[in-house]
Amino acid sequence: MLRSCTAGLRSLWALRGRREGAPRLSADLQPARRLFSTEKAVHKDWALPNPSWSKDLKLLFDQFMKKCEDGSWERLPSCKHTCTYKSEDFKTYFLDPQLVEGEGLSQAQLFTRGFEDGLGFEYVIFNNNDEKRTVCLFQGGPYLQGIPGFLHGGAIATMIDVAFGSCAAISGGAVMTANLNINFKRPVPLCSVVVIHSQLDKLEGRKLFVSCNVRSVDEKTLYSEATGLFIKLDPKKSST
Ligand SMILES: CCCCCCCCCCCCCC(=O)SCCNC(=O)CCNC(=O)[C@H](O)C(C)(C)COP(=O)(O)OP(=O)(O)OC[C@H]1O[C@@H](n2cnc3c(N)ncnc32)[C@H](O)[C@@H]1OP(=O)(O)O
Repeated sequence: MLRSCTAGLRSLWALRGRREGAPRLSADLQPARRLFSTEKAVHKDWALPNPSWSKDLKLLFDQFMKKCEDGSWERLPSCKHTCTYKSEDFKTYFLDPQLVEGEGLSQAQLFTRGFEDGLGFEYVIFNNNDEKRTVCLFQGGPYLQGIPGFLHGGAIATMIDVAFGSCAAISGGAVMTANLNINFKRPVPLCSVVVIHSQLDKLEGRKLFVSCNVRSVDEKTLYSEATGLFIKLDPKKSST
């Protein structure tokens, strides 16, 4: 367990290090690193404030950036285009080349980053490695409406999946969602900010068990609770 946690963390450090000029990773850690990075070009980091961010979101962002100063927390960068589908490494998981080299995939981008500023998913994720938990600050824009005035449940599920995915990938490297269970307790007002607190509860072989709660900024409202199971991909198996 310790080895896989360290590998996952080092994959994140590697991305940060690449920006800051730190040494390159050893070959055995390259695959996990690539899932979080772009191989050929350095793309914009979307997990940073833009003019659409509300006062609440900016305030929370600043508070967490402050927590990053002593190294206990770190902000996870987020790119729109990953090399995931084109990387040689991912082919070890998806053995059918057509699935990773199809023409449509040249336009592939991360679902949650495919909206204009402020219209869809605005979020940033912070990681506390010692405590094996992440905090996702999320502002859901007007294009994510479900019931009038409120966020679509699928948008909340998506954001929970991303928060869980990041939490699990830090410890597990290349992981996929196997199971997601969500209890929606209160509707989330459109354009409000919510905080998703995720936790890695257990690592059992290739299985990573995670849980989270989604709360209002003042923490008084519990919007949702969820649990998830992520499976660390086995390079010896095809996922397709
Ligand atoms: C993700 C990293 C990205 C980094 C960027 C981060 C930001 C973006 C984040 C975005 C995030 C977005 C993320 C996404 O959108 S991921 C997209 C949505 N997820 C999928 O499409 C996954 C589809 N499923 C699969 O491909 C396979 O089933 C996987 C790979 C998951 C496992 O198939 P594999 O052949 O490898 O494993 P196995 O079958 O031998 O099972 C192994 C063990 O696990 C247990 N098990 C399996 N399933 C379940 C289940 N449902 N409940 C309970 N247990 C389950 C199983 O019993 C066994 O246990 P045991 O017998 O050993 O005890």
